Amino acid sequence: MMKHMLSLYFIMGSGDCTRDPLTVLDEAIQGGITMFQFREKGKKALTGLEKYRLAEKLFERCKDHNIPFIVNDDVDLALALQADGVHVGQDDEEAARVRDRIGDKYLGVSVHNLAEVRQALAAHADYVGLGPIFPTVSKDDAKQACGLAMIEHIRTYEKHVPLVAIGGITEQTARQVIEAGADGIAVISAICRAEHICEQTKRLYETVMHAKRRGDG
Ligand SMILES: Cc1ncc(COP(=O)(O)OP(=O)(O)O)c(N)n1
Ligand SMILES: Cc1ncsc1CCOP(=O)(O)O
Ligand SMILES: [Mg+2]
Repeated sequence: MMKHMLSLYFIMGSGDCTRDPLTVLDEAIQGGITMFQFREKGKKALTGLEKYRLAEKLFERCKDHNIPFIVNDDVDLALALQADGVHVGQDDEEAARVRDRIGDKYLGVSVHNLAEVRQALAAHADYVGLGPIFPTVSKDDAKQACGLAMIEHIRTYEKHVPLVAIGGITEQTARQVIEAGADGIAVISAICRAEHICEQTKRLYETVMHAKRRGDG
């Protein structure tokens, strides 16, 4: 179940969009995203009530289409909305504490190496987000790209952990990412910066699903 939900994980906040975020999400949903993360970050990021109101509207859209709605960083917002889950990184609220606060909601944790994967599992994370795999234009404070080899390395030692790869992933690289051992791809710019969001999302979905089917055989 979780491994399917991670297949095409769309991450977005108002700062990533050149059009209305609700329209962007609608088109991405029509294209076939399997999970959504609300990530409101950056210089012009909405705060307070404005952030809450946008999250609420995006969440409604996700609910209408059975797409899990995950909140980035902001555990209070996730609890206030009764969102489906929270994603935290190594510099955010500690994963074990977040797990205590959110009960059985989904918990995603960012990781960069095998040791962090094991820590995340010890904190009862439902999945890990590994990256950046490639250089990214969407995160100012991103660490150095770890490459496909890090996916293979982690998969060698942790065969079952639900793992989504993130960072600079495109239609051209999605297949390699799945072949290296990821259960899915998490993307911002590959969808937000596409000229035709629905069509681009469909292509990403087909690429990922095709690669996953080949791996199952
Ligand atoms: C699925 C997924 N993986 C990794 C991240 C990055 O989280 P983090 O390192 O906390 O950085 P910010 O996104 O908070 O800037 C993510 N958000 N989602
Ligand atoms: C949030 C995040 N964490 C690691 S890379 C990244 C940004 C991913 O965006 P893009 O898909 O545009 O590279
Ligand atoms: Mg974070």
